[in-house]
Order: sequence, then structure tokens, then C-alpha cells
Amino acid sequence: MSDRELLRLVDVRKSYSRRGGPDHEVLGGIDLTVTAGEVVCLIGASGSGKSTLLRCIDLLDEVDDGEIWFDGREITDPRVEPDDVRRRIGVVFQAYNLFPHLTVRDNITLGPVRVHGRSRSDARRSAQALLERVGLPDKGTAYPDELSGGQQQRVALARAVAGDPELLLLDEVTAALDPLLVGEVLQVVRGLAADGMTIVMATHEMAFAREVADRVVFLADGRIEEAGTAEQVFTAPRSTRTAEFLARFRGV
Ligand SMILES: Nc1ncnc2c1ncn2[C@@H]1O[C@H](COP(=O)(O)OP(=O)(O)OP(=O)(O)O)[C@@H](O)[C@H]1O
Repeated sequence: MSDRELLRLVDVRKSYSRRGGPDHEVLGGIDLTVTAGEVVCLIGASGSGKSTLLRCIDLLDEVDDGEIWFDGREITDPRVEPDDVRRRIGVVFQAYNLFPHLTVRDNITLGPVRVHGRSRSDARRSAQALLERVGLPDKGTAYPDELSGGQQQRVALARAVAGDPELLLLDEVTAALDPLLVGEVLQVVRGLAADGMTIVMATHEMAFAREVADRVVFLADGRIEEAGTAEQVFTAPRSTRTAEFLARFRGV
């Protein structure tokens, strides 16, 4: 991990309007800095705002207030073209979202060829290397529906890093999987983290967060209730709310 700041959120706020009622505040002023090579795990109850935070960083959701800085540039500035930012950020959601009519290899090469202007042969070579890295060297010509959920999610991870992103956002990437398949996907994330990828990951996998995260951020009702090293947050939470949340996972 370096000391180079890659991402900075300053007082990020987001609300959704509710028909016939007050706005629903989903992010109530988030301040967060992520340095290059850091792995940050966002934990918190369902509805605490983890996904919304990731969507704001990828400019899929517009913030109401506050600033997001990426590599020294304020990306919440309306003059910034979202695609220019997204090209540098890889994202994987809970649902694999692979293109069903494309082979695994074409799913992986599509972005590098269309968005990054790489040559098809170069992109294919990289795709094969990535498939080896995610443990699926023989699946390049398969179609997504011929793969298990865990294999599809590993392809989704390969696709997300195919454009050499500087930041990887992972939103509950194992939540839709059969428990038996969770480990193989986490193994790929572990490998990416070990290779120095900067990762911000929303997860309910507490053991994984504890093992891999450089920093754990506990969100409650759209605010950072507590943030610290995995060791500190898991073994000596400062907030009662964090302790109560973690207690629910003990023994699971
Ligand atoms: N497009 C939307 N319109 C209205 N409300 C929304 C929208 N997206 C999210 N919300 C609300 O924002 C709150 C936070 O949702 P979010 O998905 O960010 O939480 P989360 O912590 O990721 O939850 P989970 O762990 O279940 O994925 C929820 O109450 C949700 O209903």
C-alpha cells in the first residue's frame, strides 16, 4: 500500500424522495479517503447505504451534496464525463450481469476492445491470462449459462479488471451464491488484493473482511458509525452499535 490518495469522499449526501413524505436520507455525510493499494470493506445492515455509496463513486447515482475526488480530480463536478471515470474503475455487482449471448472470452474482451481501444488479439491474450488467474482456463468458449454461479462471478471479476482499472468496486459479490461457491469467488478477490489492487467492497462476509481488509468501515443509517483496521473494529469496536452488529454474525 502506498500513501497516494486515490479516492476521497467529502461530506457525501444522498436522499431519495418519497411520495407523500419527507425525503429518505440514504447517505448522511460520508467522509472517506482510500489510498492506492488499500482494501476497504464496507459493512453494515441491509439498507445502511453501502450499495448507494458504491453507486455514487461510480457516478451511477448522483450525489445531492458533497464531493468525490478520484486521482486528484473532483468527479462530482458536472463537467466531468462519467464514462471517462468509469473507464478507470471496475465494478462487480451481486448479479453477475454477463452478456448471455457472448462467450466468456468475448464478455471479457468487449470492454478492452470497445472502450479502451485495444486490439482484438491483444485483448484475447489478456483474457486468457485473466481466465487462468480466476481458475477458469478452459472456459473461454463457454457461454455464461453453461457455468455455475461462482464461475460466472469469477468471469465477472475477470471482466472488471480486464481494462486495468485503478479502483475496483465490489458490491456483495457473493450474496447471490450458493454458500459452497462463495469461497472460490473470495479466493479471486483475495488474489486481486494481494496483487495490490485498490478495492472498496461492500460485504456481509465478516470473516473475509477481517482477513483481507486494511480498513473496515461500518455504516449505520447512511453514516460512518466506526472505521478502523479490521483488527480494531472486529476485536475492540468502539461503538456499541458496531459491537451489536458484529455480535449478530458471531457463531454463524
Ligand atoms: N433508487 C432508489 N430509490 C429509492 N430508494 C432507494 C433507491 N436505492 C436505494 N434506496 C434506499 O436506500 C437505502 C439504502 O440502500 P442500499 O442498497 O444502499 O443499502 P445497502 O446497505 O447496500 O443494503 P444491502 O446490504 O441490502 O445491499 C434503502 O433504504 C433503499 O431502500
